[in-house]
Amino acid sequence: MKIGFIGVGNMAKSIIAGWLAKKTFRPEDILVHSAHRNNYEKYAKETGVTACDSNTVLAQEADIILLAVKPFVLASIIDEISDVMNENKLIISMASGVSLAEIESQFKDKKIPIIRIMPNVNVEINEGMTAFVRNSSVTDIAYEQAKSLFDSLGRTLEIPEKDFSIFVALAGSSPAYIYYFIDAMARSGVKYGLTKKQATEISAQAVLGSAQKVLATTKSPMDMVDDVCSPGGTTIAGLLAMEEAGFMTAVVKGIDATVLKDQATH
Ligand SMILES: NC(=O)C1=CN([C@@H]2O[C@H](COP(=O)(O)OP(=O)(O)OC[C@H]3O[C@@H](n4cnc5c(N)ncnc54)[C@H](O)[C@@H]3O)[C@@H](O)[C@H]2O)C=CC1
Ligand SMILES: O=C(O)[C@@H]1CCC=N1
Repeated sequence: MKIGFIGVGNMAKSIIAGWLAKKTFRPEDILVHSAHRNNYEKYAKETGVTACDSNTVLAQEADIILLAVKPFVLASIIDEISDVMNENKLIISMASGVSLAEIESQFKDKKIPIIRIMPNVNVEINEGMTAFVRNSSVTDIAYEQAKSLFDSLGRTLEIPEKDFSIFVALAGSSPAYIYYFIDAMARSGVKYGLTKKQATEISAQAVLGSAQKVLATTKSPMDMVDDVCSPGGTTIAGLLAMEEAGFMTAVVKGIDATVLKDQATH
């Protein structure tokens, strides 16, 4: 089976790295094409994946075509590849805010199997979180096969399409927010004399361990907060100061803005 990426930016490279690490595909069975020949040809040489001369050639040769371009170029790409598409090929779109119905309508009368996903960059280290939804032309077999490809990249979840905007906020975009939190912690460490490297390692390991503990327990995160806050201790002092600065409100406002932006793409 050959899988082709139209667009070889941050997200495509993260997915490809995850699959190459897990040997899900042989490098030569991964096809790539993007707007910048120098970039994708160099990338193909470095990784062993196959560079295609055009989006159309890629769509002709691949069984699964992953659309890994920014949402605003999706329509022109579908226009380009539509003639070589048929019901035996599968489209997977990761464009935020672009619905299955919008993609279907761009293929006009053709009944193309389409899966919409929302991955995150952590697929690169096989710790991703990817949402799935499909149109009615995708068979159960094709769907399970596509899902299993992403199972090798971390966790997957089938959700109704209406929930994609909140999923973007909580998983697609949130790595940026969590990196930002880690950086803020690390800067505080630097303020108190640690090197940035030390402080970043300490902060990132604290986030990693905390996330693993949340996933491993049935306790609510808030109960876990209480477990760390000793009466009259350091943690409650820090937590209350963070709340005074609007920690919870800042996070919720950030998620609201992400959801609104995703919805505005429709
Ligand atoms: N970056 C992220 O963390 C995530 C991104 N996404 C989605 O993935 C998609 C790609 O995002 P990024 O990889 O971050 O973007 P990017 O800007 O890093 O990459 C976009 C790629 O599209 C290529 N491209 C542009 N016009 C083209 C054309 N006409 N034909 C072929 N290739 C073309 C560019 O050359 C580039 O390789 C977006 O729709 C985004 O919403 C989804 C989840 C997470
Ligand atoms: O910022 C964006 O629009 C994309 C979608 C999710 C992560 N990056």
